[in-house]
Amino acid sequence: MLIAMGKSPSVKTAFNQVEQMAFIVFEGGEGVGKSTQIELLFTSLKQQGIICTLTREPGGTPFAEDIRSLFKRMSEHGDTPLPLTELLLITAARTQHIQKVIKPELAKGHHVICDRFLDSTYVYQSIVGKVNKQVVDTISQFALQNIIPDLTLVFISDTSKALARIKKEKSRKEDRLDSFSNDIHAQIMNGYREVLNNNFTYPNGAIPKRISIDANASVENVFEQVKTALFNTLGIKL
Ligand SMILES: Nc1ncnc2c1ncn2[C@@H]1O[C@H](COP(=O)(O)OP(=O)(O)OP(=O)(O)O)[C@@H](O)[C@H]1O
Ligand SMILES: Cc1cn([C@H]2C[C@H](O)[C@@H](COP(=O)(O)O)O2)c(=O)[nH]c1=O
Repeated sequence: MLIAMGKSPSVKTAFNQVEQMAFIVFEGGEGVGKSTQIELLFTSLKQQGIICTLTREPGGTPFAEDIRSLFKRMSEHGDTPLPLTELLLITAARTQHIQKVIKPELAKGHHVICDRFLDSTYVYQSIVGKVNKQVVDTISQFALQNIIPDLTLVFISDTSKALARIKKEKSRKEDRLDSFSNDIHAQIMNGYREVLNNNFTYPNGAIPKRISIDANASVENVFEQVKTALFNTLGIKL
């Protein structure tokens, strides 16, 4: 993670190991298992005495969560947001989130684990929504202020498997994005493959460290992959 021109802060854990603070992002389409793995990771880090902050996009602050509700709400008037409108809403929420949560939490010496970040914008608004990547980058650079995740875990699974999982969730209330056609969900999954395979750059030209996770596997197997990625990339042993 790069905050402005500075280096990542470091801190001592409960076990007195000096650690670099990490900004870890989970990415992937609907139902691939991001939230499930984030919970497992949070619990595991806590057991090791490692402090971390869980957050999500869009959202993460009360105001940004209001934007999230607006963003995800089913349209009652048929006036669904255009991809450029979505980009502007997401970027407004991200500005609030970075300034009020991500930067301050990292500065306090906490790891930050975020459910979705800029790669979602590349996939949903640029690849699927057809907003030019340069437009995404130009607008996003003001919100990002050079923040880059230290590790982005990109969950890839069969679209049919992921959609079957969310259909099984009794408590899930379908939102605007869940209700996309199967074809759009497949485009989203392929969008993540494209971001991974083509090493999409961030607005400042840097390529963030991305690792592909086979999300078709069992919860336990996926968690093993997550732990391996954390160890190999950040030296965090769980
Ligand atoms: N590896 C897995 N195998 C089978 N079921 C899983 C697996 N991981 C998660 N699930 C189940 O799939 C459903 C979706 O998982 P989860 O909410 O973690 O996905 P998500 O990627 O966060 O979805 P969204 O982005 O739509 O919120 C849940 O019911 C969860 O219990
Ligand atoms: C960050 C971000 C998100 N989205 C979309 C992707 C999802 O459909 C929703 C978030 O819902 P979830 O239950 O938290 O997965 O928002 C987007 O279109 N663009 C973005 O940049």
